[in-house]
Amino acid sequence: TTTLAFKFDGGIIVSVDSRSTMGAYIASGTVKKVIEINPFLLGTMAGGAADCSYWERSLGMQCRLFELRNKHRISVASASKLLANTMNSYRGYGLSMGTMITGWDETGPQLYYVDNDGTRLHGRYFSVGSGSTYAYGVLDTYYRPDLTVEEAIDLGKRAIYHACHRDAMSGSINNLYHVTKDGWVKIHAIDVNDMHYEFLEEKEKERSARM
Ligand SMILES: CC1=C(C(=O)N[C@H](C)C(=O)N[C@@H](Cc2c[nH]c3ccccc23)C(=O)N[C@@H](CC2CCCCC2)C(=O)[C@H](C)CO)Cc2ccccc21
Repeated sequence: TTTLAFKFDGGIIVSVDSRSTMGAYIASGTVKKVIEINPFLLGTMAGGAADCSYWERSLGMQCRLFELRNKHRISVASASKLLANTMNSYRGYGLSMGTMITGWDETGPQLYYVDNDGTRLHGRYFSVGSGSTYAYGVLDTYYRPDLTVEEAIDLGKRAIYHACHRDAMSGSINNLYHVTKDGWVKIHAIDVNDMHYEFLEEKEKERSARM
């Protein structure tokens, strides 16, 4: 799995792959690793498939109950704390979850990393999963807070492409979301193999332009 999310002046980009594995076997190429908790909150999933899908759905229920009891949407900080508390209460049970909780609340765009150790980090960008080292290579090189929306979408797309190209546990489709003050919008679902040929053509054109 390769998942990433980053804040920038135009909001937040969330970009993930869609492969599920069982050892060397590819269990699925069409899993959703982004859970739409509500129109302003997204969660990403890496690690145990059942653990992630169960506990992030549970988080969605807790967020809805918060809204009904308090008559306002839950903050990103609180939603991520609820998930971290769940993971802490199950410490030692063998949960395997590397997640990001991100969205737009009254304090603006927020992004948290939460994992089964109970680690909860607030930050500007993260990448989680077996392919995250490749994605960080791209993000650390090209991330800027002042990216335009078009550049940010392209960065989220390319970082997942390079991770899927090199990491056997990542692949298939890149799902990309853009979060603004009006909530999240799903931008695209692109097969990373199609991206391979698109980028190859782009390189050819650049090379022949230099000749
Ligand atoms: C797709 C699926 C399941 C599945 O694929 N299970 C396998 C065993 C699984 O969990 N695969 C993990 C990797 C893994 C296998 N055994 C483990 C034991 C501990 C921790 C991880 C694993 C996976 O694909 N993980 C993905 C993220 C998942 C994909 C499915 C959606 C939720 C996120 C990744 O992190 C990458 C592929 C790298 O592992 C189980 C399940 C229950 C209910 C509904 C759907 C599923």
